[in-house]
Amino acid sequence: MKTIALVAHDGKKQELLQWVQAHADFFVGKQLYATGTTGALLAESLGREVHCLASGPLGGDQQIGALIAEQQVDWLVFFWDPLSSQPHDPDVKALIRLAVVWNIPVACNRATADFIVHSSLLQQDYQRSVPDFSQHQNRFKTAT
Ligand SMILES: O=C(CO)COP(=O)(O)O
Repeated sequence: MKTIALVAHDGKKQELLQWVQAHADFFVGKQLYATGTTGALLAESLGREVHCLASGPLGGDQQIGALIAEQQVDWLVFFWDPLSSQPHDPDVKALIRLAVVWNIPVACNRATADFIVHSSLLQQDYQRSVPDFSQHQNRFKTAT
């Protein structure tokens, strides 16, 4: 889980910023992509580089979708707002669709995002505790 795309609608931006702050350690060493306004807020809040694409209504969701299709994104965190309509709703739907097509984890709320962070940390601990974990993985891949 090295490259993460983060997106939030206006009504969810504060929630995303708080969530990212709460997990700031997890994001160390990760490459972050975001739609324009979300990315600018994240960069300021975290004090680190975030690859900012266009703002969502101007094509940012589609740019992130393209990165997913190019297999450049490991995880999409998309706090979309279920209580307000978006002028670019087809783009929003297309982004979520591509994340499903390419089978990457998608977190649309804080509970799911927390769950994925914890799962990822547990996996890292497990990999560290089993020295030849990568050999096990390779054996598993060969067998399936
Ligand atoms: O609209 C968005 C996602 O659909 C988010 O775009 P911004 O991050 O530019 O506000």
